[in-house]
Amino acid sequence: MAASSVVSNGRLGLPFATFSTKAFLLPSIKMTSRSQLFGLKHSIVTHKMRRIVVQATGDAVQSSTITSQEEALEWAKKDNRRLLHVVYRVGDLDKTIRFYTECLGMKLLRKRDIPEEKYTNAFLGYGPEDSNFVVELTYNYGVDKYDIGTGFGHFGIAVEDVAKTVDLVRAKGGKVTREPGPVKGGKTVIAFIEDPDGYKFEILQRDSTPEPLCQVMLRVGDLDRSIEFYKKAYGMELLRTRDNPEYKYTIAMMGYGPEDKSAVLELTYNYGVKEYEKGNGYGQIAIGTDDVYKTAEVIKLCGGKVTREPGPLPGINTKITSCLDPDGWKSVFVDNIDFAKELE
Ligand SMILES: C[C@@H](O)C(=O)SC[C@H](NC(=O)CC[C@H](N)C(=O)O)C(=O)NCC(=O)O
Repeated sequence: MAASSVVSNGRLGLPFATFSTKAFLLPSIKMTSRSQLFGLKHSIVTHKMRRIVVQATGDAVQSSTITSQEEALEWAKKDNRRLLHVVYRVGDLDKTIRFYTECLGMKLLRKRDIPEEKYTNAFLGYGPEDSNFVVELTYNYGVDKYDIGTGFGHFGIAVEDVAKTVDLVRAKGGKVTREPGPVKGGKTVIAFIEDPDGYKFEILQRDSTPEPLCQVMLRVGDLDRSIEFYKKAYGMELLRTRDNPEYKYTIAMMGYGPEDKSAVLELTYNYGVKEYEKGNGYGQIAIGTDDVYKTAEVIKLCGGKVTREPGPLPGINTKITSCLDPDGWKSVFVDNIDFAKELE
């Protein structure tokens, strides 16, 4: 964590406190949930201690004041967060859609073409986007190949019968890179397959689950550092860790809910490996939040790098903020209400 940082009030663009990690001079946060305030036509300005931030979003108004790092971190934990989608680039959208629907049983949920920016998105998953984690494929006009790098691991798909899924993948001409069987050093039956661009999918045998698209595995160079970051900056829970000394790696499952009901981030540390190539295929995960401005403040407080200051996206007005984790993996936080409007 940086020895000192400037916390900005986001929208107003003014620094409101400079602090060191030991002594905080921040005013107290009074959070008023968006749902409580949604619909109000006037700004509510409640003078609380030294600082007030008013964030007006459409007809919603939010008032908050920050006092301490502890309170900011507490807020991140209480915020309404969920993994919304994972974004990556593919070279042939139709081919990938066919593969995911025919071999993996996903549904095509929606497609949007943005000709001005020369790309098309397709959203696929196992249930509606308002409640399920989904994939967002990006096809950039004319680009048919991407470098997947060495840092991206795989996406996890939970199925009741791994062998059956693998047979189907094979029958449809898909690539099976690891035959079904217990994971090395464990009991769970897994297999690995590759999609048309070479993105790996781990097929995991599990009982029926509401969230079959269940993991995004990324390799990291310092597991403790990543766990701290995802807990504090992103408000995730450390669900479990598993060390596998025989195969020289440790994994940490992190997320916003239990693994059998919600998608998680699987962080993998390979003993002694500090850095990986990121390539240009994998993009980011998107996480829902009730307040992108507050989210960006907390990330900065935790030493995270905000690469896009919070605010509405030109054209669609959805408020987002982007940031990088300590290994440089990108995430985008998306305003929950704006996201729901996008789906209407
Ligand atoms: C069930 C769940 O815990 C797993 O499937 S872990 C899968 C396992 N992961 C790794 O080996 C990670 C370290 C590896 N060096 C990497 O960077 O990917 C795995 O892939 N096992 C392979 C197998 O054949 O069992």
